[in-house]
Amino acid sequence: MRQLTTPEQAREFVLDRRFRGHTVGVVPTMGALHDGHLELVRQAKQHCDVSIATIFVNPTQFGPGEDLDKYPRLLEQDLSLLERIGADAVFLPSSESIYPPGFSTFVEAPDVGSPLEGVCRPSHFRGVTTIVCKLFQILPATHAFFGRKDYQQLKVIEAMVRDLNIAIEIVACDTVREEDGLALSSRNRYLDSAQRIQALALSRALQRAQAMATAGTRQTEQLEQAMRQELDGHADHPGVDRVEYAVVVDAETLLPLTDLNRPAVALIAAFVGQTRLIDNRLISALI
Ligand SMILES: Nc1ncnc2c1ncn2[C@@H]1O[C@H](COP(=O)(O)OP(=O)(O)OP(=O)(O)O)[C@@H](O)[C@H]1O
Ligand SMILES: CC(C)(CO)[C@@H](O)C(=O)[O-]
Ligand code: BAL
Repeated sequence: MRQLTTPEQAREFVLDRRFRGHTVGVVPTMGALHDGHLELVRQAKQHCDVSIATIFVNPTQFGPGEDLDKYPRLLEQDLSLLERIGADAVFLPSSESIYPPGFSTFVEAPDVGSPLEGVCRPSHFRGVTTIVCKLFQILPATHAFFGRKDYQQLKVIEAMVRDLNIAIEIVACDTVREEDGLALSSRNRYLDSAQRIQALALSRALQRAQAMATAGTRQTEQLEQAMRQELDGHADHPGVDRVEYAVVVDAETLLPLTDLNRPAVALIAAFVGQTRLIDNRLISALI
């Protein structure tokens, strides 16, 4: 596996493969890799001739007081996982090469980034669109792979690519979960064993919303109430410590929806202790 450290090296690696007519799939990550990330690499290998993962803990997407400093950094372990799975290359830029002195150009996030995460983490998506746009310039790949686990981020990136005519195909990959339903996330490492049990309230709440929709409930308010109950916990299942949002919204715009008369998605952000977790599920209604 090639280790690419400078933007120039990385660009040359991709352009060389593109000139030879190869398709190139890029998988942007912040490292601390788990099976969710590895599934994206597997998909990249399946769809494309060449696969490249990127590992960069992007400072511009963290707000003041967030976990930038304590975000897990596990480079040796990440490299051996990528090697084992057969990634062709990994891009490991330094912060200075991405944001050199004098850097001042940012990509504003599209409208779909305004609600939900946009309210809770006001500068987050501007940091994400900026780094992802830069990665797409540095690595002019044919395809890029993103997880539905970060559903709003996926919609933000799809809109950016559309709005800015970026010539790359975005491939969305399903959320990989533990057997008990917990969505894999690098931040799960922060949870102790009691918190790990509390964290199950998120996937339970999403399942309950889907079960109600399957049974015929169409009012999103009722689904949201049920998700809140599940997140608050009950006798046999502890809840989370604080809910930031638990909503059922339009699956494309992420704007409020009163009735399940359009494709919908249930999205949750909640704290377990100091750890902020997100999860979501597309909701299919009875026709
Ligand atoms: N469980 C998962 N299943 C599928 N894709 C995932 C999963 N978790 C993360 N991803 C995807 O991996 C890519 C990199 O995400 P990131 O490095 O932020 O991982 P993360 O586990 O979501 O970390 P965090 O704890 O910061 O949310 C994103 O496209 C994200 O959607
Ligand atoms: C897309 C991304 C790698 C940009 O830093 C990050 O937001 C993530 O890991 O989802
Ligand atoms: N998965 C999105 C990265 C972040 O929370 O900053």
